[in-house]
Amino acid sequence: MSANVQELLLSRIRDVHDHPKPGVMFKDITPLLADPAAFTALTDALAGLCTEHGATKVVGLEARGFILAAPVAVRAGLGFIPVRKAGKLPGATLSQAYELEYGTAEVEIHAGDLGSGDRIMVIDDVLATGGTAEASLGLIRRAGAEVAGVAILMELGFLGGRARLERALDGAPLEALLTV
Ligand SMILES: O=P(O)(O)OC[C@H]1O[C@H](OP(=O)(O)OP(=O)(O)O)[C@H](O)[C@@H]1O
Ligand SMILES: Nc1ncnc2[nH]cnc12
Repeated sequence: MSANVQELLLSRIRDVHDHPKPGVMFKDITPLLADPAAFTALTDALAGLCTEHGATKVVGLEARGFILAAPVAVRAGLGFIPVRKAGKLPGATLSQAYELEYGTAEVEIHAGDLGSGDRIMVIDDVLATGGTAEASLGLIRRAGAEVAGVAILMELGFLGGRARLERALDGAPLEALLTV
């Protein structure tokens, strides 16, 4: 991705202090989504990574990951699979609980959406502690599919998500378009 595109993307992410709680610097992607040139450039960059790493399907992580992953799947000519917060998917699911900074959360996938022979690219907006992505990789492997990689718009390097994901990635690439 060119430095110009990186600059464009960075310029459309807004820092919001103390959201959703004191001490957090929230990275707000809504200005980027509202700018068609930036949203298109982001979609093209993520779709290019899907092709480069031989993905056969795209997983998006609820909720902001859906907004990015759905157009990426269409652009790359691949199917889209949602990883949802627990209790939302109606079919037979696999579930994975995971640790957040404080407390626990749980995500689910429709077990029938993927399996052996699939290579999955996981797409999300922000990698923070890595807990959400790690749980998603667990779901994908338990479904019998391969992980093509994880592609993220912005990695918050100081939160150590990359190190946390190392084991779950098992050699698959973690691609971050921007790192702060
Ligand atoms: O690396 P982590 O520490 O797991 O954090 C990253 C996750 O947090 C945000 O989602 P959030 O759970 O806030 O949900 P949302 O997309 O519904 O806003 C973000 O979109 C990632 O999915
Ligand atoms: N600081 C942050 N900004 C946006 N999304 C996040 N998800 C987890 N931490 C975040």
